[in-house]
Amino acid sequence: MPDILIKNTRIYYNNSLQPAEIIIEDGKVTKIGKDLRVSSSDTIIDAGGALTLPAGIDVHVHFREPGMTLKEDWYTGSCAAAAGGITTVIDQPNTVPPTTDRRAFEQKFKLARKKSIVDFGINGGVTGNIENLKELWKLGITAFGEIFMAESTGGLNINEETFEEALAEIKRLGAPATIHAEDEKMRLELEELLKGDTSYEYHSRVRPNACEAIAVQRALELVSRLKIRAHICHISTLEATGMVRKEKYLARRENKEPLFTCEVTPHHLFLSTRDWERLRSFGKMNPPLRGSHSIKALVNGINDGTIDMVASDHAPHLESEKDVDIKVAPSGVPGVETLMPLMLAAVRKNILPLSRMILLTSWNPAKAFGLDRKFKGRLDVGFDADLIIVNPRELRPIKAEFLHSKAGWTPFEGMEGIFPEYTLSRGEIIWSEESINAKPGRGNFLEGRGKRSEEDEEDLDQADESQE
Ligand SMILES: NC(=O)N[C@@H](CC(=O)O)C(=O)O
Ligand SMILES: [Zn+2]
Ligand SMILES: [Zn+2]
Repeated sequence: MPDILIKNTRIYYNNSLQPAEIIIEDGKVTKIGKDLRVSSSDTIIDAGGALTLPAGIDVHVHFREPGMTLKEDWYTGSCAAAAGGITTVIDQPNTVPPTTDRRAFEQKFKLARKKSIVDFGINGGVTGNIENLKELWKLGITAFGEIFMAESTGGLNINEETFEEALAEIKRLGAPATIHAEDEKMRLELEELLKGDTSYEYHSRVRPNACEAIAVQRALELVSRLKIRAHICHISTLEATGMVRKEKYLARRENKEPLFTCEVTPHHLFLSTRDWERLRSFGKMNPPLRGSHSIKALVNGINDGTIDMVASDHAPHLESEKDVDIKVAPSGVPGVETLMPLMLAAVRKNILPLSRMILLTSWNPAKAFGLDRKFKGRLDVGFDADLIIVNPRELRPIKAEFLHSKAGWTPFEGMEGIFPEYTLSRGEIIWSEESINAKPGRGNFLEGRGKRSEEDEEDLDQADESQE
């Protein structure tokens, strides 16, 4: 007996939108077809002609727990994800304590396991902790990073030497590295030069396009020299997009798959330096708001395959923390709940085709972080039924009062989004009729490729020994 039948829906399948019915059993999509015969089923969802799409995978969130639960915790963060159509998140390591050793990992893992309503991965932090990286990888972190090349929330930035050492160790482990690419030296020099600048735009000037470009170039050089799997977080400039495009093109010309991927955030796609006046210190994030040329380049980048995925960099801070002088305010904006709505609205406005939007928010992030092997990221038979049902005509203004993050505000206030009517995670309806319907702790941990059973472990140790 099927658990769920979704009928009267349209899906994007075999390169076109088509009417379909979907059967879900034991959390997986088991049939896609027309006029599927079911004798009985637990639940029938009549989508009323709305679209069923893969739910989003957000590979860059800061859920702030442990240590900063006034800003967010695993329950509120994951509810925000679910309500926004995201059923898998990867959490970043700049919590308190930072996720840089076994203890900190286990502490975060237990909290997430107990509270998250969506599936999750946990990234491992990279500071001076080179000796801990192997252990973190084996505990099942998804990737290393974001590795901070420059100062950002949490102060986990490392110098160039440590960065190289860390990448060398990550290469030995065969793990992916994710990189926050901004140049710390340039930032520090500009901070000194622009001391007298008290405007909000200061924050865009102290981390200009070149500040990102220098770091992205350096990271890409190291990645190609070391031949490691890498991912550049939140690229935001014309320059970085150009470099990524060039490197990927050159790799493909030699018939090689590029070794790296990159992401863009909705705030870099849909906000700009023109928003400083409206947002004031609420517009402060790293990398900062950019000008219109960069935004055009990013839009081209999501359309032509240069940019692999959209991730929110959900970085909640409280209104009281943000509503202060630009130099004092913490960097970061919430965004996990508005990612899918903004991208769906962008499709509606012909900024990108639906087919690209689906790749950018589900299949590409799944592939890049090995979640395809967990049957995530596609609406297809055999895959987890991580799905959203959306009515593409239902544009509505984004309002903080309806969002679930503890942040309590959004930089996208008043902008249009298309919100999901239903969110299903492994076949469970966790969001419908504007409300969350899921138990804390239902979210699964999606362990990374480094996690091994104890038996494998012994085999490996023996192999290590025989090599010595
Ligand atoms: N993006 C931000 O401005 N802040 C992030 C950290 C980060 O991604 O740099 C945060 O954790 O607050
Ligand atoms: Zn970052
Ligand atoms: Zn981040």
